[in-house]
Amino acid sequence: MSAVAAVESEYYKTTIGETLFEIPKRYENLKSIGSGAQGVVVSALDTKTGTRVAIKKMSKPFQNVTHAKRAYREIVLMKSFNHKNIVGLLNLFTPDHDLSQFSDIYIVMELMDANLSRVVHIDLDHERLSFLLYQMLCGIKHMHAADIIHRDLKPSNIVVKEDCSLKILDFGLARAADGGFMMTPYVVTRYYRAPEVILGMGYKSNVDVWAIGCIFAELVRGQILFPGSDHIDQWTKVVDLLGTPPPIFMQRLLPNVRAYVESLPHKRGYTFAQLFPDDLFPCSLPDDREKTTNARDLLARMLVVDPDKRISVDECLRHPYIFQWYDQSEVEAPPPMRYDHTVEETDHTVDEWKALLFRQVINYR
Ligand SMILES: CCNC(=O)N1CCC(Nc2ncc(I)c(-c3c[nH]c4ccccc34)n2)CC1
Repeated sequence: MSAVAAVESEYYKTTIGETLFEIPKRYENLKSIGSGAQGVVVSALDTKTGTRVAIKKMSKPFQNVTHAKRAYREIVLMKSFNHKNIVGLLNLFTPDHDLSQFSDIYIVMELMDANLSRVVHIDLDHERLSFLLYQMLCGIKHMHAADIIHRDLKPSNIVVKEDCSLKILDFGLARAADGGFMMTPYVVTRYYRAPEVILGMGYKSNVDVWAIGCIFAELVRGQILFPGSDHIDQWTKVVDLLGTPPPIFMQRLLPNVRAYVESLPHKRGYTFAQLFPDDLFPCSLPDDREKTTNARDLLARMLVVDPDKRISVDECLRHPYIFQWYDQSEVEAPPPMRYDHTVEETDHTVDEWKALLFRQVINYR
């Protein structure tokens, strides 16, 4: 039997909900933990390590170009990254014997306890709050070091454990992300998208600082800061709270976007003391007052509409509210190979994507 083919005896079939899983026997006791835009996810006991893992089944990821591009990008990036704040790839396999029969991909990853969207309703002390933010910043900085700018960070693609450790689940939007129409029933969450993304301006790495700022605000307030129903409403909510941006920002907008933005009623916005009053923060420990002042200061530097005026990831990591956690080995972890964007930016047919994905799976290990 060639090395390419999946060894028959090794695999077994089991159905979780309505999804058939065909996986190696080493993985037992499957339990559903949810489904994402790309497939169904279960937890399982890996009898080889004695630990439970997460297994995501991607069904026919090459069914259309959008799915294929996202699956290919996720697999290539997961293979290349190795950072404690980016979810790690433990195994990658297909039960299918060859390219002609190739249909499903299974990705095995580290299992975490919960989604960050579950945590936003919990009152966090400053220690946990600043530690979660520090880990998001470390993970994002590591991606930036490999030329990956996420642009779509949100609580639903961040997972945490009881011990407050945190991992980012995905790698965001492809650079050439065709905002392509997708038939999936999944709604796109735009609440955390930066102004430069909403208004179609250029972007740089601190586009991800905006999203982390929105998540920070939500962890403090217990509710979404800018819950826009669409792009227009998203921008309206940003202006309502932060005020109309200055002319220097308007000048950098595309003509038609600028005309629209300048046509809106002028808003003064609120101060950060008004947006984030003391009673939203912890106040039981002696140095909580100073930490609250630092937390509000950092929020005010992250939630700046003009990216040229907004704080950078590196400056966030050195901010008094975060610096206490600074560990050179976590912040400066050597980046993986710089990601080659050309593959995802090349238009391939479904069959070509199928072959590219099959090769990624077969070449694993
Ligand atoms: C306490 C309620 N449980 C909860 O919020 N959960 C989501 C995270 C889940 N843990 C995990 N750990 C690793 C990965 I990778 C994934 C995961 C990736 N994509 C998903 C899509 C849906 C559900 C889970 C995932 N999920 C445990 C269950």
